[in-house]
Amino acid sequence: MPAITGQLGPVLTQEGLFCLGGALSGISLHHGVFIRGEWHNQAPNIFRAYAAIFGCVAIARIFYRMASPAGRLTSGLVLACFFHVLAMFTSILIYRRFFHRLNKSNFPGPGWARYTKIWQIWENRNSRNHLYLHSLCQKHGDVVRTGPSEVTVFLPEAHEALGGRQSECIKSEFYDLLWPERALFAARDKAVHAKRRKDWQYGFSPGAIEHHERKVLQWVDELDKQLARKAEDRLTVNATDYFLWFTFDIMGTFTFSKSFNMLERQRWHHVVLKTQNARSLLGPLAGTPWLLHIGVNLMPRILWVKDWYESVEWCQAQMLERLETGSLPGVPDLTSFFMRDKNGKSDPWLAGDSLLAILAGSEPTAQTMAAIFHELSMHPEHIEKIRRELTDDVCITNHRALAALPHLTAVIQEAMRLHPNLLTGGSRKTVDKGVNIGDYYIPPHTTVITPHYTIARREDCFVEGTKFIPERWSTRPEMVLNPAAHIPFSIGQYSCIGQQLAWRIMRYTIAMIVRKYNFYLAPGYDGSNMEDDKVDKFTAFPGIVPLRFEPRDS
Ligand code: HEM
Repeated sequence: MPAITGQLGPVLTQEGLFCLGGALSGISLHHGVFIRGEWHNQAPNIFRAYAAIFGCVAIARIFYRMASPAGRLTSGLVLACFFHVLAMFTSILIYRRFFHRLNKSNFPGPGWARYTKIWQIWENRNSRNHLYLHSLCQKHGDVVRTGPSEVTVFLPEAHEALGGRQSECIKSEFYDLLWPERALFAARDKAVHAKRRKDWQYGFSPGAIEHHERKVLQWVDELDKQLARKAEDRLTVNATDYFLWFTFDIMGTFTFSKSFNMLERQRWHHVVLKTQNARSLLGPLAGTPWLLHIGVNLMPRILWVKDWYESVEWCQAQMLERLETGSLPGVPDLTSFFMRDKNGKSDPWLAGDSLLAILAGSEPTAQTMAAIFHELSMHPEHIEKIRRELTDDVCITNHRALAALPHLTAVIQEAMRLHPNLLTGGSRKTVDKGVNIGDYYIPPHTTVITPHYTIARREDCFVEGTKFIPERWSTRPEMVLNPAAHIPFSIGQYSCIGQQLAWRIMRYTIAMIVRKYNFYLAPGYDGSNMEDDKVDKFTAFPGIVPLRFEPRDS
């Protein structure tokens, strides 16, 4: 290529111009565009645009001969592309190394964390983010920098500072995972969330809960019937799966009056299996929402992403069917509460929210019950203690009566503390002001992770914090040094809307089983699977809890 003459003399050849142009455009794009605001939702489009431009340049480079003007232009463009990417990434790395707003805070952490979160995908390849973050706490202390714009805070004060009613923090980018689909849980704008939450409140009013409760009790009866069969045949029950079947059956009826009937059929419903498979991406990719969006958008019909789309489509189809047929008279479901005051108009939130109700209602409840029965089978003295409370005059279908039993409540509380449903999930983001957590100041626009798994086990919050001691919630309150470290249903505006329903489901189920059955760990198991095989896919997925049941009157 000819050299450019003039002031810069022969230094700047045409190739040099292409390199310079590419590099300058890369640096400008970083400083002028990408550094401002959030880009994770646009990541698939950005990826597509780059792929299209680079693809065209590469193809042109193959087709045009080097000697022709078009050949010279395309080889110049190849250089420009190369230097564009190189300069942009160099600019990002330099900015993050020397100028990022979080650098001043000097939070300790793994060396790579200030540059990228991509390496954490490798650390989380087996979906054990809770253990990885726990090890970072042990190594670096209570506040750890875990990403270029992310800190992980292991202090109990973080819950109130980030999620309390006074907090201005919003949900982090992760919650855009359903975008552009709408759902209560995914509403990051506080005003939009508050408005939608009002629609949900109808479905969780005391009157509505009584309707739902009748359905729950029918399913508790079905569970009893199936356990009796298993007991008769001396078969082992994996409580982890069994409670998932049970709670999904309840939530199908609860949401759109259609059960999955897994308990009755004694097998997985294909859609429920898909919802479980679809969560596989969340283990390694929950911390990199932009990559999650690229994966979900660019591979919609592959592997787990396909499962995700199919479960969303199935939910939409059920919802349409439900809207055509209506719910049974006198037995309102959640959809009928959503459709109140809508005068037959369609509701753009309905499909996302129905999937949310089914997943948010079933998985955490099932996972908590698996944890409870795991702990009871490891500590049978607590089964006896609950039994002593469940005297003959206690009606096990009366929630008020069950709520008055202190040890039953304490067992549930303690199981939720040791086995929180959100192990590391529930991240929030600071807004323009930043936030103070204890003695630490977290700068504006920082994602903050608060791992419940580690916080709820802190020895300065709970005496013998790693042990299952339900009495700390009843007769030995001195063993709870800081109750703020235990928020199983989260707090504030985004807290669990279904917690009253969850308490009822758990109390009825435990009371029925403890009164009617003896149960113990199946032969050959030592109870270690539940914790050892637990994975963190935004919510906890415990390992198996293999139990044998025997009717107590036999
Ligand atoms: C033991 C059982 C349960 C536990 C431990 C639990 C825990 C939680 C937690 C920690 C959150 C906050 C999530 C976040 O900040 O990202 C949450 C939200 C939510 N839960 Fe539950 N949950 C349980 C049962 C239920 C049930 C039975 C329902 C009924 C449908 C339900 C519906 C929801 C919904 C809709 C949200 C989103 C609320 C919002 O964004 O405003 N949960 N749950």
